[in-house]
Amino acid sequence: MLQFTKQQKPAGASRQQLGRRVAPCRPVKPSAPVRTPVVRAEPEDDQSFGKSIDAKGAGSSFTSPGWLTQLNLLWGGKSNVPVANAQPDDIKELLGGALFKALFKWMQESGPVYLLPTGPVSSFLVISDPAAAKHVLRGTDNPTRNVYEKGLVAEVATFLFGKGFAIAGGENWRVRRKAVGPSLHRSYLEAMVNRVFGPSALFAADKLRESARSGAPVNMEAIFSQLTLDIIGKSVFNYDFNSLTTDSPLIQAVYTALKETEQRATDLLPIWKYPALAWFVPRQRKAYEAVELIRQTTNDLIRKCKEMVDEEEVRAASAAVESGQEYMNEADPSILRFSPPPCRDALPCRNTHALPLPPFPSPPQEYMNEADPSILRFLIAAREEVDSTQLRDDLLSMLVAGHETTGSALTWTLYLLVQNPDKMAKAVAEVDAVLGDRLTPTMADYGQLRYVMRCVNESMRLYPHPPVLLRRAMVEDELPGGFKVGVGQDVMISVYNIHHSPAVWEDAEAFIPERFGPLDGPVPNEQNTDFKYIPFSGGPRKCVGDQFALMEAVVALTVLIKQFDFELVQGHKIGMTTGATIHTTNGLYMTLKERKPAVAPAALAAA
Ligand code: HEM
Repeated sequence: MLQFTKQQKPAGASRQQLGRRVAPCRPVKPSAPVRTPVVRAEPEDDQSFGKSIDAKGAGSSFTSPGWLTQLNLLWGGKSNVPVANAQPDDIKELLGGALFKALFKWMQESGPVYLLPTGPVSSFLVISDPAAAKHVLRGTDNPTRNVYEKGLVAEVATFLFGKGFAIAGGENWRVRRKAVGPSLHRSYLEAMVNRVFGPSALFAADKLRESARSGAPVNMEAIFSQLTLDIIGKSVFNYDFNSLTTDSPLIQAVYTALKETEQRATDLLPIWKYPALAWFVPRQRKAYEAVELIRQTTNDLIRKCKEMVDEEEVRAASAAVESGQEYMNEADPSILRFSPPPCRDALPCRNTHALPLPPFPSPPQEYMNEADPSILRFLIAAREEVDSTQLRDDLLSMLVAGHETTGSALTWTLYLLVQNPDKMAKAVAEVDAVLGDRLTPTMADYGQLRYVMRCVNESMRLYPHPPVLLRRAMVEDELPGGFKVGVGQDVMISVYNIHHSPAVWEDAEAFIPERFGPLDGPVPNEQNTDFKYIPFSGGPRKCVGDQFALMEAVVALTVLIKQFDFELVQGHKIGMTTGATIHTTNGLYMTLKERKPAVAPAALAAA
């Protein structure tokens, strides 16, 4: 049986209520500012988006400021940054719903850089401008200009990430990022495409076939969340959550911990800051227990993997020493040149080394194990000087950072494609042309699936995950445009605003995969768009798994649209809410039909 989340089942209403059709494609002219947003591909209408940016810009709409704004204005009189006109209703929206919608409204009223009051003397500096975003992102953990740190995001996520490099800063982050980054090398990604992304997506398709045949609606958001959990589990730990077919306390623990991280970011009463008190709050206790279970499981996986690597190395070293072959050099087979391997703790050393050993020489691929290409196996084989807690927290960082993000990217890409049948038809035509009667792409096919890639790129423009990036100023700074930033100032880069700003993108609200230029051109990123497109952030703290995520999303989408036609359930209101990613509020319910003629029976049987 497929797993459904406890979200609301679709209700009966007309198809039109689900979302409006988008405007036809037009080539992008990023330099030409367009003041008024055009038709949006939104799951629900929202009147607040209809406003155009106030021509007078910052500070012109203070006719009835809320009390927080009043106090901030008094206190912040010396700041040259405009203060957003935050009304109590807006704050309610911030806490309960889609934070980025309110941030967009204030951008329209106050301009691309404004202060959002969060308390009598506290505020977020909200940035919706590519140049200012570039300045801040490049000024984080940059050895030559180190101005910003992760701030609030590190505070709310420490209970889960611990010392993990996703939230660490300074030297700790630098050392661990350098150690973990190489694990995502090209051979690893290729192994993932063939062994994990493709087969896992095929498995999901197999499950979906039951629903396609019965005609039962499927919550595709839940399916994508389960699929991406299974994929990241195998890729990071070689651990099969099997969440597409089973439910387990561990899977529940992962979801509980993620939810808690999201809730902490918007808690009015941050009881979690006081662990002694937090223990008496059921939600907090549940979260701690969940984290405990995740950590125990990860520790067990690390221990087992270490034992296996040690055993293999001992076996390999003994065999090599016995044969004497391994260390002979082809060009110079002399005894002088004969170079035994370095002694390491795990190896029973039968050689006496009079000379200092050469540095550990291998390029990253060398640590990849054919049988277990996971990141865990790679890091253990690389024998980095790292304690088990650090290794555990780094791996959990990868698991958490790589799960919901990719699941949400897939959810909204499918939603947008179904809303835009002409784009879906183009994507399906490409998939059929590239795959023929095969059901899953190879690495070579991946390079050919350029329109599918553009659909994923464009979906991540309209629905970036996370929609905001948080930073805190460690020293005084000045943004491009002359805005002053005080020490300790919390900064929120609204990726959503930059991606939706009519001053940055033409037809900003429309889903136009073609906007990024010719299909044989480069995949858009922060560099080639000058920080107008930053779904993976930018600067030193840019996502380490961007290539992994794009491959995973393209492969999964390809496998699914090769086999099924999707249709939104009539009248089902999807809704949007903010967490670490943009979620639906009610699930993405769709009905599926098998695309039988396009799939050769032999290929199906082989799969
Ligand atoms: C569509 C999928 C993904 C999106 C949209 C995404 C987005 C991001 C963003 C925006 C950041 C930077 C946050 C900041 O600047 O504060 C980030 C960091 C990170 N991501 Fe991803 N990510 C995705 C998938 C993945 C995957 C699959 C992995 C692991 C395999 C991963 C691992 C990480 C890690 C470890 C960091 C922290 C890097 C550091 O601080 O040095 N992400 N991600």
